[in-house]
This record gives sequence, C-alpha cells and structure tokens, in this order.
Amino acid sequence: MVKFDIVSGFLGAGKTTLVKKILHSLDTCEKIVLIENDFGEVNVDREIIEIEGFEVYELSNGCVCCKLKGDFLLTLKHLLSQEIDRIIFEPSGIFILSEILDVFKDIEVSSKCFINSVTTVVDAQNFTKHIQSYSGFFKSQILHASSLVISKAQFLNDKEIYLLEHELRTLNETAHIISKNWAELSNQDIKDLINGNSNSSLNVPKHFLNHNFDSMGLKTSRLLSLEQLENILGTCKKGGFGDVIRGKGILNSGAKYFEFNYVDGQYSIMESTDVEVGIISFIGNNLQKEKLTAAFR
Ligand SMILES: Nc1nc2c(ncn2[C@@H]2O[C@H](COP(=O)(O)OP(=O)(O)OP(=O)(O)O)[C@@H](O)[C@H]2O)c(=O)[nH]1
Repeated sequence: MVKFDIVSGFLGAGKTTLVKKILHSLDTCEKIVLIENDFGEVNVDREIIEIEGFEVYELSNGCVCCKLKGDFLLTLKHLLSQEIDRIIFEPSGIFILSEILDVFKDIEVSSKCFINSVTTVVDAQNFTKHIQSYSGFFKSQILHASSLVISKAQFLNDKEIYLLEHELRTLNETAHIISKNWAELSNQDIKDLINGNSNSSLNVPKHFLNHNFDSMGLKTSRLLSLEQLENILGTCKKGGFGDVIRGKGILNSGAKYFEFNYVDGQYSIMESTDVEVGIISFIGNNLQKEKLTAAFR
C-alpha cells in the first residue's frame, strides 16, 4: 500500500520548509512523489522543490478540497498506477481535510493507498491572529492532525510556547506536538512525525467553508533590484495592494535572483542560488491585482 502523508497548515506557516526537511530525512530507497496544491494561479513551491531532484505534481489555482477535487482524484489515480511507495501532499493553506476524504472512498484509490499521517504546521508568530481571523480553516487543520509542529518558535519565549502547547492540546488531545527550533529537528523527529497515527483524521465530520480569498500570480522576466523589491513589500505592509495575507516569489535583479516571502505583514528576502525563474504569487482579501501586476510585470 502506498503511504499518503499530508503536511497542512495555514498560509505561510512553513509547510514547504517542513516538506523539504521530510524529503531529505526519508529513506532514499523509497520512491516518493510530492503533490503541491497552491491556491494561487502559479506554483512557486514546485519551482523550489523540483530543483532539489524530487518529482512534483502541481495542482494550482484553487483548492483540492473544492474546485480541484476532480483533478486531485485523477492525479492520484495516475500516480497509483505507477510503482511508488509514498505520496507527500502539501495542500493549500486554506484546505479542509474532510472535503478530500471522499477521494479515499474511491475503490481504486483505497485499495492501493491510505492516509498515513496528517501533520499540521502551526505558525507560532501568527497563531493568535490565525485562530481569531481564520478559525474555521485553522481549527480544522489542528483538530484532525496526527502531529502538530510549531514553526517560528524562536520568536516566542518559553512561557508563550508553553501556553501555545496548552492551547493546542485543548484542541487536539492526542496529537504528537513538536515545538523545538527547526534547526534542531533530527531525522528521527521527522520520521516520528510521519509515522504518527492518523486514525482521527479518517473520521472527520464533513463541513464546508467558503474559500472567498483573492489570489493573483504571474511569471515575469522583469528585472527588479533588491531596493525596488523592498519598496514593493513595504507598500504591501502598509496595505497598498489590499489585505495581503501571503506573498511569495522569485525575482531576477539582473546580477542575482532573490526569493521573497511575505506572511501577514512580515517579509524576508534571501538570495536564490538554485532557482532562477521570475515568478510571484499573492493571496489575500480585496487584492489590488492590477497594481500588483504593474509592480511585477
Ligand atoms: N524563522 C523561521 N522561519 C520559518 C520557519 N518556518 C518557516 N519559516 C519561514 O516562513 C516563510 C514561509 O515558509 P513556507 O515553508 O514557504 O510556508 P508555507 O506554509 O509552505 O506557505 P504557503 O504554502 O505559501 O502557504 C518562509 O520565509 C520561511 O523561511 C521557522 O521555523 N522559523
């Protein structure tokens, strides 16, 4: 049977960062395939992971729990017709687990594949905001996880981490919780994560949440200096492009490529040494898409 491991978490929580760690910790004899689902029109994560030599299937411009459910089933059946051992699935940040369980009721799928683990990444820095503003998505991701991994823990003190762990425990009584700095995660920690017991996830009650978020994304050959990129992200922070929840991309400055990440008002930029494409993706509410397009194209 093929193992199906889900790495969920709200927008910008750290899913792709964790998926990369998982891919590098697993047994190299296993044939692993990754499915990347991005709510936006273009898939930045695929560019980032594929370059590391892993096979990535992309489902973009919607969520597999609603708009792309049919595409997801077809992709899964296609993959299960091949000789593989494990599928790692990174859904969009606004994914609802219960909505894809139907796919696992399909006889062809259920005879070849089972949900092995559901790991949810919890963004320590933005936990309070996410639980207050996006409670439906976020709570369901926490509630049905077999493992909860706290990201960005270094931004909280010990007492705050303790309180966060306590709050997570009240939402999910059984999940394995990891709150250590990700730089210290061992291969064994990662293996323990995806060897969690996913039974709870298989009895998830059905519910529907409206995915009424805006998104925009594009591929671009425009050259943007670091200063120009910082100005754009500064404007983002001030609300100049609408209410941006998540932005990410890779851009050419001429001399080098930069990867940027914007999560709820905080951004980081680092040099991209491997991936050399111009690609951006933004998700939020009331996005000023034309203004964003003009800034990057
Ligand atoms: N300092 C710190 N940064 C982190 C950690 N985990 C993730 N990040 C940063 O958070 C940003 C978002 O990380 P991703 O892994 O792309 O998040 P994601 O959940 O895949 O994002 P989407 O799929 O776009 O919603 C990046 O800038 C990461 O470097 C962490 O534990 N510590």
